[in-house]
Amino acid sequence: MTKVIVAGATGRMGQRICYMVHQHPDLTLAGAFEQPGNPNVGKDAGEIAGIGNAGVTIADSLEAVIDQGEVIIDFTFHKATMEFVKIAAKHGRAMVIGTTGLSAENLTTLRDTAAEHFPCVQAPNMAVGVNVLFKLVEKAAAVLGDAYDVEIVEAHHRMKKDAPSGTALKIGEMAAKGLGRDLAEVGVFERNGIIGERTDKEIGIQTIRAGDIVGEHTAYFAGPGERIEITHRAHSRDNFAGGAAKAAAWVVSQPKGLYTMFDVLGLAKF
Ligand SMILES: NC(=O)c1ccc[n+]([C@@H]2O[C@H](COP(=O)([O-])OP(=O)(O)OC[C@H]3O[C@@H](n4cnc5c(N)ncnc54)[C@H](O)[C@@H]3O)[C@@H](O)[C@H]2O)c1
Ligand SMILES: O=C(O)C1=N[C@H](C(=O)O)CCC1
Repeated sequence: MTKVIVAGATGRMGQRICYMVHQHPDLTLAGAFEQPGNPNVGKDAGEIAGIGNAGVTIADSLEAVIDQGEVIIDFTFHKATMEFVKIAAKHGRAMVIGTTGLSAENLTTLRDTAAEHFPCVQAPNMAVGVNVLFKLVEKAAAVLGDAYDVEIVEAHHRMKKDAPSGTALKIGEMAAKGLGRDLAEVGVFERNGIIGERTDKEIGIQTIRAGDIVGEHTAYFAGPGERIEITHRAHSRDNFAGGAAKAAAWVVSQPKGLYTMFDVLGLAKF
């Protein structure tokens, strides 16, 4: 059994991850922590996640539980994540990182640190369906080419802190890859006022924040007289959490380095 430590164990994702780790035949929930001051510190992680007493007390730091597990699953906040990366490197622990909002600089640091110290799966979305959508978008963009405008719309709950979603950015990157463009050059993230006609090469990414929407993404390919829409809708957080558990079971036996869900799910070849 692989021993798992869950970061941010009482968050929206943290609770479902505790549940999915508990359900997984090859994983055991061995440690859990929250940020200092969280009212659930000192309580049992299983009780908070609704799976009954797991015998895992929620600590107030990663250092307090690092010796209890082999892999850390992190769905917290980008600044915290980069601190956990340093601690995981020091102790040689594997990581699964689902936290979004990591900057390009953060990702470079993560790649370099993982290459030297630990195996790590990092992905903005761990649902199987979304990772298939990434591949579909790349292929559709490559086949349709410049004649079809690419636009991406994402919708999430009102509590989400980062925008656009990490998933929408990745969809944009996959479309840009299929079209031989660079999202950093052609991404358009807001439109307001007299902005003039759309340019041929831009890729628009628009954000909706409302209510308790779990997560929806649509990639539009709009051409003359027709359009294709490729949509993913998450019905709950369990596909994300289940993907994270799958990644944790997979990553512990990998060589040091940075991996994605394409590696975990065997989608890299498609
Ligand atoms: N990759 C995916 O599949 C996927 C899916 C859903 C959400 N996410 C991402 O996961 C992250 C969390 O989302 P959420 O909806 O669960 O948020 P949330 O706010 O409900 O949960 C985050 C938890 O992390 C805790 N936390 C913050 N800083 C901490 C620290 N220093 N130490 C310990 N715990 C700390 C918070 O107290 C909170 O409980 C976001 O970045 C979100 O975009 C990714
Ligand atoms: O609820 C969130 O927050 C989500 N974040 C991820 C993102 O930013 O892409 C994945 C979907 C849910």
